[in-house]
Amino acid sequence: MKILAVNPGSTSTKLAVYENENLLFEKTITHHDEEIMKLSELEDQLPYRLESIMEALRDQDLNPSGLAAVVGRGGMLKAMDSGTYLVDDSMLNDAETGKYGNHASNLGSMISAEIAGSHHIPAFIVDPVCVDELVPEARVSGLADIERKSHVHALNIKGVSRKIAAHLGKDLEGASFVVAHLGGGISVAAVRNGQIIDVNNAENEGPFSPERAGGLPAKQLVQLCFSGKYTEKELLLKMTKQGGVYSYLGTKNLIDVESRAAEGDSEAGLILKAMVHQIGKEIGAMATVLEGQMDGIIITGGIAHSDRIVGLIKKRISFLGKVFILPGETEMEALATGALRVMRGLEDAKIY
Ligand SMILES: Nc1ncnc2c1ncn2[C@@H]1O[C@H](COP(=O)(O)OP(=O)(O)O)[C@@H](O)[C@H]1O
Ligand SMILES: CCCC(=O)OP(=O)(O)O
Repeated sequence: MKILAVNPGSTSTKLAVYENENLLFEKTITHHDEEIMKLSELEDQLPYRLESIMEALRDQDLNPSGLAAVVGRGGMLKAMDSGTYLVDDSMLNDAETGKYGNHASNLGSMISAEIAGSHHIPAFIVDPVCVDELVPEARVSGLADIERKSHVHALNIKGVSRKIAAHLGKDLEGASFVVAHLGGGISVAAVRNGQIIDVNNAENEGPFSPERAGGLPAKQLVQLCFSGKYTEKELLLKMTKQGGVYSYLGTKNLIDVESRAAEGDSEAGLILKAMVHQIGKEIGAMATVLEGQMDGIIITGGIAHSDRIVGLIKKRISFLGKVFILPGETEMEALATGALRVMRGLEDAKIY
């Protein structure tokens, strides 16, 4: 059974074709800033990204008519349980209109539906960024007007948790971890018996990341909002796409930042140290959410490729338990296996 997995990110579209669990072909299509910036609305990006995918399939002589299903990374939709969901009109409507937020992964359902629709096969999403398994006490922000929301790298966090649980001879449902996904955005999650019971909202809480500001001092943020310096849209963009490491050093590339620090750039050294400091604090916080009852700490995402950064984080957190390092992400595999579980009848597809 052939499955096409599609993972649209802010600057790339990843695609992979699996024959059952076996990867046949994988490609990352990088979209240059100028191309994507011209198409600021997700809806406008759809034909462009779709054509890039079809071209990549043609280059490999992979005919979509041989596919059994298409599966995409799910986006900002209503808060939902973890699992594999059938893409339907109501989901597509929410993804297209950005009713619950605009994120590149909204395109996952839209692209999957387009390809699947023309070949009369099902389209799915798996563990979208709006998976919400927070315990009630984690929803309370401290101000009655504001409820905390779960916006999280759920697909990779579930994927790596499942992997390490299997390595320990356990099911996901019987394993607990603190998982730190360290990518362009950062999620540090408390996973109890397979459920993400608390997490910093990866858009606007917790550690700063290569492109996001993370949690900011609230009073100064309010003052900045009313300073007249930025419109609401500008400030939100600044916090989520031009914040964090980028706002201090003008780059989101941590390989470059590490080189700069190694060459004696003290500002680069300080920002790296500060990011590690904040990540360590968040891991400690999530360990307390689990009351220390966990099988270990998993560090994953692109930044986990850096031995130096991982070493600095480990120095701060190793006293909490065993640390597992899984650099990169398992998202394409997690998408394909999520669709396969449903196609094989091992799980029912959830309805949005
Ligand atoms: N070997 C490496 N050393 C340090 N940082 C790295 C390395 N490889 C990737 N990164 C950093 O990881 C981040 C991207 O992580 P990734 O998980 O691919 O993010 P996303 O999927 O959110 O775009 C970037 O800041 C990139 O510079
Ligand atoms: C919105 C939560 C998930 C997330 O931040 O994903 P990206 O890092 O891919 O933008």
